Amino acid sequence: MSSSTYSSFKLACIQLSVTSDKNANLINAKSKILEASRNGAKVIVLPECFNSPYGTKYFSEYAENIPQGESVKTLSEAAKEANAFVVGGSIPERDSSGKLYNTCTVYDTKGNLIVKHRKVHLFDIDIPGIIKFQESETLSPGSSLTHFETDYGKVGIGICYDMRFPEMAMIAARKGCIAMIYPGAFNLTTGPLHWELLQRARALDNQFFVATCSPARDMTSTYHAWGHSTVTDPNGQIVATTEHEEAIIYADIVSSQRRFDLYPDISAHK
Ligand SMILES: NC(=O)CCC(=O)C(=O)O
Repeated sequence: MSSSTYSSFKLACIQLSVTSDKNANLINAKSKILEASRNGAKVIVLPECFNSPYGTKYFSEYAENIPQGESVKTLSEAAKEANAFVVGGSIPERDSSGKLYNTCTVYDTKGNLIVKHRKVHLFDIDIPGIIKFQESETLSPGSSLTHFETDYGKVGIGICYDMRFPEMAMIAARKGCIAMIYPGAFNLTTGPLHWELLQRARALDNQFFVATCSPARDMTSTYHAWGHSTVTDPNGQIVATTEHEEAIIYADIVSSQRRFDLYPDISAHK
């Protein structure tokens, strides 16, 4: 098989109900991963902040060391049992110096943690009287871009607000990624405005698939997630989506025919 001809596979995005009970979130995440796998999914995605409510006051309490924490243990077991790649949404991570990050961990089909992505662009918004949220109050930004190999092709990772910055997706495409996956939690203000538009733009710009995976909406929590987890194809068309309740969406991902092995640096050509 050449590096440009990957087979197709089924991707699942789990729009998980996230509660303030971390253990319950982990049990629910594992059970939904196994359900998605029984339905044929080979790459399974969880939402941003799947083990904790999304809010700056929660990050420190729910934060874990990676790879020692219980969330990594659960996701590793789930990936192995499901025999699927798992893109573990994100969790609050605490590093050895005490800094906090919003971090996505990714597992192969044997349950090995193969890569982690720390959210690069922190979400700070202040629309007086409507929404104020400052990730940078408690989190530090990541400083690298993340891509990982699957049996079906290379995939890029960003987290939520990262989707607003087209360079990340463009670099992933130039590196030969067949898809960009964004665990994310937009809200009731920016969700209707930009959630779908951004992912369709990233997909169309780069002629690859884009998948977004949100937590389900909980109107009793302090942050109201938009939901609408979605998969968009390289033509910018939505191939799977949902409303805001807990759900699993599925899409068949087919690799593009572009030959990045033959034109690695187009800008160098006169
Ligand atoms: N969790 C996030 O990064 C939210 C980003 C968001 O809502 C936006 O409008 O951007």
